[in-house]
Amino acid sequence: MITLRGLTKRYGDKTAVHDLTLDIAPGKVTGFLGPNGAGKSTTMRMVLGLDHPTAGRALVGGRPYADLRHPLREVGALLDAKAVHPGRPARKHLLAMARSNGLPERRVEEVLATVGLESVAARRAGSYSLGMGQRLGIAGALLGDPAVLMFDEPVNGLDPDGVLWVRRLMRSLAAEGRTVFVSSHLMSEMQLTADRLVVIGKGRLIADAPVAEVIAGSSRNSVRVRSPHAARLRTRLLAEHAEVTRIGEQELRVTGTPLERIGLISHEIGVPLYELSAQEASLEEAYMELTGTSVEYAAPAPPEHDARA
Ligand SMILES: Nc1ncnc2c1ncn2[C@@H]1O[C@H](COP(=O)(O)OP(=O)(O)OP(=O)(O)O)[C@@H](O)[C@H]1O
Repeated sequence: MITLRGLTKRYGDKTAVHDLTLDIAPGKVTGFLGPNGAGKSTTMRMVLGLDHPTAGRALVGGRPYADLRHPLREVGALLDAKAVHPGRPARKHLLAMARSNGLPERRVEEVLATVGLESVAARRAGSYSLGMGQRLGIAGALLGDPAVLMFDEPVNGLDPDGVLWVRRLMRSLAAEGRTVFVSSHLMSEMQLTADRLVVIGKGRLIADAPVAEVIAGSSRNSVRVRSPHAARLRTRLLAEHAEVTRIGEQELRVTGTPLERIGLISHEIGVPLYELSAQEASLEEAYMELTGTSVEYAAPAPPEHDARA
């Protein structure tokens, strides 16, 4: 369990994290989302005792990081995969970590096997590809077999195989009852990996809910209706205060009225249906709506025309 209570971090007059209060529960993958500069890394750094809160507390298993007797056995983290000495072989890097934290050396071989780096463990970390570096960082996080794991952008730069591997690993760590807290900008990936989402913007909490609830809250959820008498149905739905967009001769997109109600109405007025289907918003759409006003570094919209045309 990670517990944040009134967690606040200010740098001069810049508030990076503002009054965050939430629990990140065990047995789940909790996705941590927010635009660039929202305060995700700062929050994770405070949980790990790398930054001191200006106010409030961040606790791991009920205690501040500084009070943990064997920190690596309680919380493992991948914050920056490049934070490994490039001249040092991966196995030696992990052995040094194990020794300095009083962990048995056999753990090194175990985590190398978990992340699939056994055959290249004698190579210098500096010769590793981006994906191998991420795997090494994850191995370090797993070394102490901790109940709490935090990963900052673990799939950054990974190929599809690597992304799938990270997804499966996160899911299995949560299934073992661990707390898995993971930040990412890849919404489609978070939709597949996370059970719950914490969304922040400009340091403030925007949402803390199950993934399905975040998506259900999107105004982009709609119903697609196809009918040979779409115009008649549209008139009736408008009278019911539904929002109706005509997509084509026979197709409507309806928001604000449940699918079941649309089915009953079309039955009442004798309009046959070819299709009546719920169109669920993607997490990306729900996220864009949630964070629309919290984007700190917004670029102007690109021109409509394709410059290559
Ligand atoms: N050491 C620091 N000194 C001053 N400002 C800082 C420092 N660290 C972070 N900030 C500021 O705090 C804010 C939050 O930064 P943070 O890196 O936590 O955001 P983030 O959500 O992790 O962003 P990204 O998605 O780009 O990694 C940013 O505006 C950043 O410029």
